[in-house]
Formats: sequence, C-alpha cells, structure tokens
Amino acid sequence: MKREIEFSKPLSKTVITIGTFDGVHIGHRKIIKRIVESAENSALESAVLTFFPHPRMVLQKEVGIELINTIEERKQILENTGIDHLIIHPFTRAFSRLTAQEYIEEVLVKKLQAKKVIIGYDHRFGRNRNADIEDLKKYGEKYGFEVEEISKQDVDEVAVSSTKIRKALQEGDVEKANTYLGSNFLLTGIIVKGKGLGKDLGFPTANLKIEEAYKLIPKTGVYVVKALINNEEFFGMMNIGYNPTVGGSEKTIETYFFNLDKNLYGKKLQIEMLKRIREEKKFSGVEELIEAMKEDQAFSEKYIHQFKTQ
Ligand SMILES: Cc1cc2nc3c(=O)[nH]c(=O)nc-3n(C[C@H](O)[C@H](O)[C@H](O)COP(=O)(O)O)c2cc1C
Ligand SMILES: Nc1ncnc2c1ncn2[C@@H]1O[C@H](COP(=O)(O)OP(=O)(O)O)[C@@H](O)[C@H]1O
Repeated sequence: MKREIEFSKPLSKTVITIGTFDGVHIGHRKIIKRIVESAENSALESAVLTFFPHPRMVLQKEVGIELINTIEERKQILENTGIDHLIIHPFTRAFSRLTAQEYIEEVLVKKLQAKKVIIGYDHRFGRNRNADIEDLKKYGEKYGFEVEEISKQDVDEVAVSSTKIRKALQEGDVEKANTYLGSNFLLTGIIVKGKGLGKDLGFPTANLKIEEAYKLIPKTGVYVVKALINNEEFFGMMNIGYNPTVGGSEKTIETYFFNLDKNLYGKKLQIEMLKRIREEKKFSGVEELIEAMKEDQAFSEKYIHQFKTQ
C-alpha cells in the first residue's frame, strides 16, 4: 500500500469501493480484488473508503454495539489486500448530514478523484441514506466517473454478511466465522497481570486486555488459538470467562501457550482463534480443573496436528 491518505490530501485518479467493511469477509475481499484488478488494468489507483466510528455508534448512539474488528485490525487487514490507498473517513453527525450531491462532490469527486466506483447493488448514501445506485450512476454521468454494479446474484452467491459472522462468534462457532472471514478471527491487546494462580496450577496464562469496548468477544468457553510471539508461531488454549472454580468475578481472556516459557507482561499480542473446545465450568476444586485443562491440552494438540497437516 502506498500510504494511508490524510483525508485532505489529493490522490491521483482512483477506482474505489466504499463501505464499513467490519470483519473484511470473503464478500468484501471479492469486491476489493475487483478494484485492485481494475487498477492494474488501467492508469487508476485502487482506493477503499471506509468509515469510523461505525455509523450505528454515531447515529443511533447504540450502546453495546459490537464489531468484529477494531479499527486498527480493519486497517491492518485492508492494508494487506494489495490496495493502493485506504481512506478512513471520520463518520460524524455533520458528515452524515451531507446530501448525496454534497458527498459525491466533496468526497468522491474532489478528494478521491474517483473515475470508477465498484459497488454493491444495494449501496445507499447521503443524508438519511436517501440515494441509491441509480442516483450514483446519474452522478457518474454528471461528474465523469463510471459505476460498476455488483449484482444481487453475485452478492447472494457469497451468502456472507458481517451480521452472520457476529452471530457465529456470539455462539462460539469460530470455525464458521473463520470460513466466512476467509482468515482467522483476531483478538488484539496487551498482556496484563492476572491473579497469579496460573503458574501454581501448572498452566501459566497470559491475560489479554483489549482496550476497545466495542470489540466483539466470542462466547465464553475454551478455545484452541495461535499467535505470533517475536515472529515465532505458538499454539495455545484460551479461556474466555469468569474463572468460577477459583471464585473469579471479572471476565478474562487468558491463554496458556504450548512450548513457551517467556515473560509476556506488557507485550502486545494478536491472537487468532481457531476452534471452540468446551464451555467454561465450575469445578469442585482445582484438581478437577487441572484434569480438565490436561484434557483441553490433549484435544488441542490433536487439533493442531490436523490443522498443520491439512
Ligand atoms: C484452557 C483453559 C481452560 C480453563 N477452563 C476453566 C474452567 O472450565 N473453569 C474455570 O473456573 N476456570 C477455567 N480456566 C481458568 C483458570 O481458572 C485460570 O487459568 C486460573 O484461575 C489462573 O488465573 P490467573 O491467570 O488470573 O492467575 C481455564 C484456563 C485455561 C487456560
Ligand atoms: N506458556 C506460557 N503461556 C502463557 N504465559 C506464560 C507462559 N510461560 C510463561 N508465561 C508468563 O506467565 C504469566 C502468567 O502467569 P500466571 O501465574 O498465570 O499469572 P497471571 O495471573 O499474572 O497471568 C504470563 O503473563 C506470561 O508472562
């Protein structure tokens, strides 16, 4: 990617797509591939226009809105798709009140110098989402950009949506979510101190603290995960939950990494979730908990073996 564009800086002529892109799933990836290919076959540069915060965070002041990706993760994933430019436009109330015409003129034409827009058949834009793709085509004639529509059939064929992925994650089905995403679901955060009990149990766990309150955390339970630690791949088992056996009260996200013996405090980690193993349980004592964790490890090792050889 050339660089992230400050919104006020002019670009050269672009082929663009526009959207919230929460999760950057296989449907999104298909559209992005089309702009990248279109740019390669022309003198245009590929650009993705996305918005943050999520319109629903701003307009409905939705409390408890949960997103598949933090904005940092979305940026990271989009940067790796091969696009030339990523524009993260602040979605403010003032921005939402621009009319369709103002938005087209200010953003698409003046700032992004759009020559081609590739967009889904049901895309809506402008104040109150009043304008649709037919309007976009008319503006295209007026301002000199081409509109390539992605048909309902093409969209339905992929049969994926950010909503379906959120639901799968809330049910703990990370495998389904990962299939829809076309990559593994991520949790990004800093390793912080926990209760200090893990080492005594024989399973030290790295406790992940995620800053972004809007990040969707999958259903409580035990999962197989992997992470890059100092550029080396480690697998592990993660527990998302309240540690009822040892009388915990706060929700924690903690991982025991296999074949690792390192101090991870203060480290920033990005953990990929692979497979749910079981529910979190309240055991009658730590001996039973340790037995369960040994079984979790055996299950994980089998799974990882298959994962590596598939
Ligand atoms: C793979 C795995 C499975 C776990 N399963 C449970 C569980 O079912 N019930 C429970 O109360 N705690 C469970 N725990 C959490 C332990 O209680 C926790 O690791 C321990 O209290 C250490 O916490 P600390 O890191 O804050 O010291 C699990 C932890 C791991 C890593
Ligand atoms: N294999 C490992 N997996 C996870 N953490 C490990 C591992 N080996 C060492 N550690 C370190 O041990 C810490 C966890 O120890 P633990 O006794 O569970 O204390 P805490 O409750 O403070 O997390 C981790 O944060 C990390 O720094």
